[in-house]
Formats: sequence, C-alpha cells, structure tokens
Amino acid sequence: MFVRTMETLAGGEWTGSETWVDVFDPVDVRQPVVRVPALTAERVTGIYDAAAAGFAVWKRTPALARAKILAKAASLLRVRAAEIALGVVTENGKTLAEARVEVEKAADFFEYYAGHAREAYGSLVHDVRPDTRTSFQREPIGVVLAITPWNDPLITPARKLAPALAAGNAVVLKPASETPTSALYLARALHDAGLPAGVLNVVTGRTSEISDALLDDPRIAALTFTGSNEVGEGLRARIAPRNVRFQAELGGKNASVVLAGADLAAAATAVVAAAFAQAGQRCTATSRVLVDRTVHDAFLAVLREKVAALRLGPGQDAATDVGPLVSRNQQDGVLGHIGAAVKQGARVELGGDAPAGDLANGCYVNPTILADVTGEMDIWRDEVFGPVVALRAFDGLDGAIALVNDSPYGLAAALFSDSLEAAYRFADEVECGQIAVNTTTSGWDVHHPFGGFKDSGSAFKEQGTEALHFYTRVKSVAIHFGR
Ligand SMILES: NC(=O)C1=CN([C@@H]2O[C@H](COP(=O)(O)OP(=O)(O)OC[C@H]3O[C@@H](n4cnc5c(N)ncnc54)[C@H](OP(=O)(O)O)[C@@H]3O)[C@@H](O)[C@H]2O)C=CC1
Ligand SMILES: O=C(O)CCC(=O)C(=O)O
Repeated sequence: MFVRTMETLAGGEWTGSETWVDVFDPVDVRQPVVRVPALTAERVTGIYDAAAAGFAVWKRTPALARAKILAKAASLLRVRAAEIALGVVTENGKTLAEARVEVEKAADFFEYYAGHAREAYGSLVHDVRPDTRTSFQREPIGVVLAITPWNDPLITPARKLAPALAAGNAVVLKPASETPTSALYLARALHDAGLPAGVLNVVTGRTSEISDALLDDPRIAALTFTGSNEVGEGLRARIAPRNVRFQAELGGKNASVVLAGADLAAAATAVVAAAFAQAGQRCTATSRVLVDRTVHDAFLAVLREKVAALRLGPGQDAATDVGPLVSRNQQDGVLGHIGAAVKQGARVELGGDAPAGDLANGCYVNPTILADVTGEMDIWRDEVFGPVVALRAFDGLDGAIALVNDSPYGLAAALFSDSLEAAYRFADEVECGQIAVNTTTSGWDVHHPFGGFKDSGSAFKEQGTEALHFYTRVKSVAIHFGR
C-alpha cells in the first residue's frame, strides 16, 4: 500500500528525518497510510532555539500585522477544507461531516483571535503621585508548549495556537502520535499565511524518545495540555518546581439529566448527539444519563430506537453516523469498560460489542446503552471515551443534582426540563464548568469560556477572552513626567 510522507514545520522550514512514524487509518489498521518525521531529542532542542528566536521577532511584530496573518490562515483553512477534512477522517476515523465542522471551527478560532489581536488590552489607572501617568498592559509570556490529543486533532491545537499567537507568543506544538497530520495542515496554513520562522514548530516523533527534551527545556514559559488525567497530572507534577504556567483540559464523566416534564424525544435526540458523535470521543460527551424514575422506561424506549438507527461505518461514507474509534488500543479499552460494567451488574440494552464482518478490520464499537447502572460500578465513575452511555434512575431534582456531582470530574452537564426554576437551580448547584439546559453537553463555541472544575481541568480557561489570561502577563507602567 502507498504510504504518503508529510514533513513537519521546524524553525520555518519543512523538514523530514532519517526515521519516520507511521500513521494508521482506523477503518483498516493493517497498513499505515501516512508517515511523519521521528524527530530526535537533539532536533527538539534545536526547535526550542528556533522558537526563542521566533518569539523575539513575533512579540515585536505589530499586533495588526499578527491579526492579518491569523485571519489569512483562517481563510486558507476554509479554502483547503475538503482536503484537510479528508486528512482528519483518514487518521482519526470521524465522519466527513464531523471533520468539515472541525475545519470550520478551527478556522473560526483563528478568525476570532485575529479580531482580539487588534485590541490593546490594558488601561490607565490613577496614581497617587503628581505628574505621573500609570497604566497596565498585557504582554506575551514567551515560548508555549502545547500538547494535544487525537480526538479533535485540528480544533484542539487551534484552540491553543490561535490565542497564543494572537497574544504574541511562539508555540512548540506536540500533537498526538495517532493524529499528527492534522496539526501539519494547520501549520501549513499558518506558514503560507506568512507566520515568521520559528513562531510555530510542530514536534512529531516517538514520545518516549523525545519527552525529556520536550518537557525539560528551560525556555518553556507555559504548558497547555489536553488529554488524559494520568498524563496531565504527571505533567503538572513535573513542571511544578519550575516557574512554568500550566493549563489543562482533562477528562469528564458528563451527565445529562432528564426530568419528568421534559420533551422526551427532544432530550433523546440531544443525548444521542452528545453521546455518539465522534463515536463518543469527546471530553464533553454525555456518558451518564440520569432519568427521573417516573419517565425512565418511556425515555429508554425512545433513546433505544434512536441509537438503534445509527449507522456504523467508515467516516468517508456519507451514510455513516458513527465512525470507528481512533485505534485498536482505544477500541480494546472501551470494550474493556463495557465488559467490566456487565460483570458488575449493568445490563446491555443495546450494542456492547464490536461489529463482525466487513468492519472487523477497523476499530469499531457498536453504539451501546448500559442500563441499571449503580454508583458502585466503575462505569459510573470512569471516563470511557467511546460510544457508550450509562443509564440510572433518580427521584427528584435534588437527587439528580447530587448524582451529577457524585464524580471526581466537573466538565459538562445538561438538564432537560420544562421548568425555569429547575434550570436555574441546576446551573447554580452543579459543579461543572459547562452547563447546558435543553441542549447538548458538547459543542461550545469559540467565544464561550471552556474548561472543567475539579479533576477536569485547571484554573485557566480556554476559548473566548478568558484564554488570553493564560497567554499573557500583566505589566504595570508608571511614568513620571514632571520635574
Ligand atoms: N480530555 C480530552 O479531551 C481527552 C481525554 N482523553 C482520555 O485519555 C485516554 C487515553 O488517551 P491518550 O491518547 O493515551 O491520551 P494521553 O493523555 O496519553 O495523550 C495526550 C497527549 O499527551 C502526549 N503525551 C503522553 N505522555 C507524554 C509525555 N510523557 N511527554 C510528552 N507528551 C506526552 C501524547 O503523546 P502520544 O500520542 O505521542 O502518546 C498526546 O499528544 C482516553 O481514553 C480518554 O479517556 C484522550 C484524549 C482527549
Ligand atoms: O464540546 C466541545 O465544544 C469541545 C469538545 C472538546 O474539546 C473535546 O472533546 O476535546
């Protein structure tokens, strides 16, 4: 089979290497489809040299010029959307429609922060001294290391790159090994839009060989990470002794709550979208469904019908609703979670296994509903990151809110109800960073502050103007102009 080669962007040059890392199509993992450079630790150190030099240039580039480059990159992403979406599908497995949304949203990030790059954030403040003009201003912090996962291989890097670059930082981006090529499409758009050398560098390679060089470089001013709690906590501990700013988007165990007065069909449609889009591989995916006991069976019947109608298949096939998971590893992990839940007493209402026949060479899991789930089961607590929902009945709004909060995570939660009072109480009392009422737990716009509470994240938010707090520092300037 033909294996396409893609070079990476380092120090303003497109570069290969002596050895390469294979990338697989989750539809059929028997052969690689693309290969990307396996950079050495020495090359990674050279990349930090380039990033430090790039930062010196970029921070002095007028903000309006930075804005134009980001806006141009957004328009190049849109012009190249068909090619890029196909690239995303090929390495990630999501459907073409989902990948098109991803390209559009990645472009939105650059467009949105291009607008912000035009604003000079700061203010004049009073000074007790006479003839003194005091102000404060925001300035970039330096070289940002961004480490991203495979589930949204364009959006997640774009969510970090766009505000970081708009604010005048340089970025070293390390995409997931499963999906490095999407990051390279982003880098291509930024490079072609005129981003100066060294301002963005993409590190591809074998993480075990380059991790020390990547994480321990003294020039890192900030580390932004999206991925698993295990890795996120490891990174947090590793950089803690240094003066490196840290931001993390970690896991979720997101609940959708259906109250008795809800429109059950509309609630089921939203739950299906939130739970099974991208085969459940979203940090904001609905993974627990809590249903008022009085409507539990009626809701389950509607949900079952909608999930049974989902068509599993290759992402490139226009008829497909749910594509494969990203890798065999991920498929095995999700099937393991389902198996453990069944052993602990959950009932498989639908799915629960991998499809046979034509789809067996791919990393598919049949869309799964687990019922009769209890708080003692691992499936109640653990992030699954696959096309699986766990159903549990509750009595009353207070009971529902207590169950939503019964989680180490605090990323997203949704309520389906016809009661305004319930909506406000839910919003006030649920310990999550993202609250949805009569809509999905997932799918937040670029200008919505985004990030979880508890074990789902860190103090710094992403998206919107909030993100700029992470990528800038505040300097106060007092100028005495009298004698
Ligand atoms: N919150 C979210 O959005 C996401 C959560 N997850 C959760 O994590 C689980 C596992 O997914 P997985 O891909 O393994 O996520 P990881 O957390 O392992 O990987 C995320 C990123 O961190 C990188 N990374 C891992 N270890 C190191 C290290 N020592 N030094 C530098 N970079 C490192 C990975 O690189 P590499 O790929 O080379 O290992 C990848 O780029 C999923 O099942 C899901 O539960 C996964 C993805 C996104
Ligand atoms: O739901 C969203 O808007 C974002 C999802 C996301 O960031 C993720 O799945 O990693």
